[in-house]
Amino acid sequence: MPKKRFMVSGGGTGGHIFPALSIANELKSRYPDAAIEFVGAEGRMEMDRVPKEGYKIHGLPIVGLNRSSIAANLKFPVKLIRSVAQCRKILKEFRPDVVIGTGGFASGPLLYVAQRMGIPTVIQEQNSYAGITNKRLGAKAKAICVAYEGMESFFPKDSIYLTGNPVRPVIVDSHASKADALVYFGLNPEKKTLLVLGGSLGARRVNEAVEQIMPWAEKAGLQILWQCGKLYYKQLEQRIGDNPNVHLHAFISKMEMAYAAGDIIMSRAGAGTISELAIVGKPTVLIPSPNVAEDHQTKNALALVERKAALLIRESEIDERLEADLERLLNDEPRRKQLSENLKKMAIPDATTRIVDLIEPLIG
Ligand SMILES: CC(=O)N[C@H]1[C@@H](OP(=O)(O)OP(=O)(O)OC[C@H]2O[C@@H](n3ccc(=O)[nH]c3=O)[C@H](O)[C@@H]2O)O[C@H](CO)[C@@H](O)[C@@H]1O
Repeated sequence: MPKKRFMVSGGGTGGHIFPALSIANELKSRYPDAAIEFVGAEGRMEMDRVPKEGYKIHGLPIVGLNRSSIAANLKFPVKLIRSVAQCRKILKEFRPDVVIGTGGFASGPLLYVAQRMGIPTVIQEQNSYAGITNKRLGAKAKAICVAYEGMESFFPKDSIYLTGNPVRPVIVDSHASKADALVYFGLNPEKKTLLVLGGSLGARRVNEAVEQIMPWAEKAGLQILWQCGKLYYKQLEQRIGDNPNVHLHAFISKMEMAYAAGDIIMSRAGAGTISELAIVGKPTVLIPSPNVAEDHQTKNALALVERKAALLIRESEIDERLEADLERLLNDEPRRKQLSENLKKMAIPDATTRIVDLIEPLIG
């Protein structure tokens, strides 16, 4: 039998890279001799993360459109044309059976060219609101794997499959105990832990909010395990100094440990993080980023709030509400329990399997 060949593209941020890697790993476990290659955007996170997982990645010169500066977009058409030409060459040489896109700059040109060459494509849309690129590509995709209901407004109804977002097996099958996790991060077992997640790149406004509530947290007996993002780490480390109540990290590699350590979680509302939070099922306060396309993080968060599965604080409400809401949650065990139970009901632990089940019939 000829070797199966898959091309995967997803990048820019962890939210697109981790699902792409989960799908690739599941394909690899079903077809151990399959050839799997990635396509990413030069200079972005995937160019580093994907080879670390053992996969070859091709880098395209593609960039995102800059929403705030028209001048910054002058080179965009040239980069797009060059990326499209490069994709044509890569696809002709690699001849994949299926091309899978999980979003990010590079997956647009790759899936566009694949569709024009008649190669079956599969889209995995993580968010409850689809971006413009996926919407366009959706018309010709063989399957669109989504994590939220009501996606018919973006994609042809017959191609949509509710699969959930892939979550890494280390998180789905985590056996990390709280005691081990506290030791791992050097946390105090006498205190409760507030886990702060700023998304794969960190979030400035969330970091400012944490600085604001630090004195309150200490008084309330709450220590802070804080993932602040690579960009903000150095500055925050200097400002915070030696504070035993605060444990600052640029990026946490062992997220299963972080989830096991937290009693309450305060987080951005990226779709991948939300899918993981549902599996973990801890009381959560979401602070969505208002700076993402079509405000999709707020929409992701609202899907949880409607099911009483998480609390939502908008950035504009941080000053007036954050401390009070956390205090109330900390002192209200039944509420924490109710949030956890409702959140767990939203978990889809076998999302990756469901997605690869849809890819299989398209091979060959
Ligand atoms: C600013 C931005 O554009 N955010 C988008 C990005 O979010 P972002 O890249 O933050 O992605 P998600 O929240 O979806 O997922 C983050 C992933 O990174 C992992 N992680 C995070 C921090 C860390 O220290 N260690 C770690 O491993 C998490 O476990 C998770 O698997 O993609 C998401 C999925 O399309 C979107 O919903 C977000 O709106």
